[in-house]
Amino acid sequence: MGKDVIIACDFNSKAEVIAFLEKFKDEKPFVKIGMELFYAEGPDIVRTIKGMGHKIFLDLKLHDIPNTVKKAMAVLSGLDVDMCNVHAAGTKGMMQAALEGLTRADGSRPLLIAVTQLTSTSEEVMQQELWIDKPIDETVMHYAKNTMEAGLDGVVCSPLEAGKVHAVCGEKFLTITPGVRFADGDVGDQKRVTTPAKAKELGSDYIVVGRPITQAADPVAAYRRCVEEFVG
Ligand SMILES: O=C(O)c1cc(=O)[nH]c(=O)n1[C@@H]1O[C@H](COP(=O)(O)O)[C@@H](O)[C@H]1O
Repeated sequence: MGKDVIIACDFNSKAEVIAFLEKFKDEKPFVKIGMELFYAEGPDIVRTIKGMGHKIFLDLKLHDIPNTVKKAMAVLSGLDVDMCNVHAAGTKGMMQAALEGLTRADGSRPLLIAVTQLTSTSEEVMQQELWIDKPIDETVMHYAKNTMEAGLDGVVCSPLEAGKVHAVCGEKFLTITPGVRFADGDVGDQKRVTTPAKAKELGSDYIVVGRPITQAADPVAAYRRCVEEFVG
């Protein structure tokens, strides 16, 4: 898979997400299904969107004891998604268990990535509230190294950290980066943000973009603007 824009389809019903995706006549965007849509509609929504020809990042951010995560991943491995994720804070043991659970009998599996520090978390909150007494960049790099050592394919981080993650973990280690806004757009609850063009410059492999596309007056035009800036 090459550089791509993943649309975070944070809707709470099948009707809404299908109506949204049907606006795209000339392209088949890579779709992220997150907790809101999955909890509302269940696994069938994954099959439906896959059946429409979209690649799928199933973003359920698993974080639990290794055995529970392994068994949950074994269930998700039957869904034919392209990418799914866990929290790196669950430990290397949990990430390895996730990988084992996700790997099918024939050895195939979706890409598995780990969230480092959520892009909605500022360094100040991480240090003062979560009691992680380090600079946020160092924390993200440390979690990325743990993720690589556990054998996963990459991390979710801010585009601002993508270049450093590649420097530490290598160019092939994937950086999937939410926290993307147009230069003239609202930041909302995100804290560690940048533009699609800057994300490209910093070396992100995939940008994840939700509201700047889903809430745009013309979502297809907003998607194309992301692709133009990020993929070129
Ligand atoms: O794992 C994620 O996808 C994720 C990790 C993270 O650190 N930050 C983050 O925003 N996300 C997701 O990326 C999407 C960003 O959406 P917007 O802020 O609307 O562009 C949401 O669906 C989040 O759940």
